[in-house]
Amino acid sequence: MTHRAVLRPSAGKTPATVITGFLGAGKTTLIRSLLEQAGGRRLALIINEFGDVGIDGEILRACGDPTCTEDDVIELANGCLCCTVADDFVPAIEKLLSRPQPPEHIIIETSGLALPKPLVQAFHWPAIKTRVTVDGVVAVVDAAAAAEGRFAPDPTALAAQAAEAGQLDHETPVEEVFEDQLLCADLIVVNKTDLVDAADLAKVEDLIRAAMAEGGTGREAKILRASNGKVDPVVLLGVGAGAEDDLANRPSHHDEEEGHDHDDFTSFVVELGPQPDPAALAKTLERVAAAHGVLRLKGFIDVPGKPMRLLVQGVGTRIQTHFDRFWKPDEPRRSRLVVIGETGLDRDAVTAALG
Ligand SMILES: Nc1nc2c(ncn2[C@@H]2O[C@H](COP(=O)(O)OP(=O)(O)OP(=O)(O)O)[C@@H](O)[C@H]2O)c(=O)[nH]1
Repeated sequence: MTHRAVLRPSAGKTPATVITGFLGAGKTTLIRSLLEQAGGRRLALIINEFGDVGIDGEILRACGDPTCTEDDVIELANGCLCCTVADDFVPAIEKLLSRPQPPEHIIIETSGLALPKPLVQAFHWPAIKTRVTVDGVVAVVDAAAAAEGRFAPDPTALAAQAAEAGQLDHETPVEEVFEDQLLCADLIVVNKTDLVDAADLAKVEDLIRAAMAEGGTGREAKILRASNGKVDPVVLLGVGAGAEDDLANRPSHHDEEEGHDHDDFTSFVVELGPQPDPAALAKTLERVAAAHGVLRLKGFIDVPGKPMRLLVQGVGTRIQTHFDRFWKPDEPRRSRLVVIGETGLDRDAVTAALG
């Protein structure tokens, strides 16, 4: 008797995982943890950031992980992936696939402000359609920020309102992006569980389920909990969704618009000069972020007398700093921070307050 193998549509295709999640949720941290647990599997990364200076690629390269060489990280700086599909994204995928040792899995980190659905749609482009499949879309959620009501006015009220009315009045730009990312996801990683108690964690998971129900995905959210992005790579990279063929179940605000604009958010770079006192700098950043509603701050700082550069990470008003690697001999010791906020963020005032 002959046995004929049944080929699934995704058979033979390189799997890709799209990692989405709002600014500062922990996407880069999660990818770094994945790299540490890669176990020899060849992973390649495509990173897209909002803002002119790529920080995430720098952070990942600085991790010193042997599975993550310069060639394995492709940065598509500044811009909305879905608007630059032909020019940037598809060629980046083709370049990876044509390498002598092509990756076994491609991981794509979207910017924290990206709507992921148009990116998943891009996998229908003829040049890559037959060669790559979206194994899964993973949305990372900052549990602390969600519990504080940063993505919906009040999580409990939101859940009750959604259950009763099935509809909600919309919606700030931040809420819109957050919801879009959830609605496209196969897997939701509730990250930063170390920063919340059990009651807040339950509240956040209710909020996620309510947003999914209200958005009309018709799918159950698969929710995992994590701290510092630590998730079993087998689960994360083995979803098997073929998401590009399941777009109808992933409603998006992008569907409602003719194209979409990028006017809701803004970003700029502030040059600070050397900073002798990291603790004082962190206090200043916290104050400025609170006063001006800064959503995200990140960059590297020159601390005179220190051989290493200081990585600064701000998510809302939560500021973290640590020395991440030695300055290279030929590298200018600059202090630069990328600042991201909603449109209207007062660039001059923020620059003056930090400068
Ligand atoms: N306490 C705590 N901090 C975390 C956790 N995960 C990430 N962080 C911190 O949160 C900050 C942002 O993390 P990133 O991984 O850079 O977030 P991101 O989603 O890649 O950020 P963008 O690319 O700017 O949108 C960093 O300071 C991380 O160290 C966590 O589980 N717990």
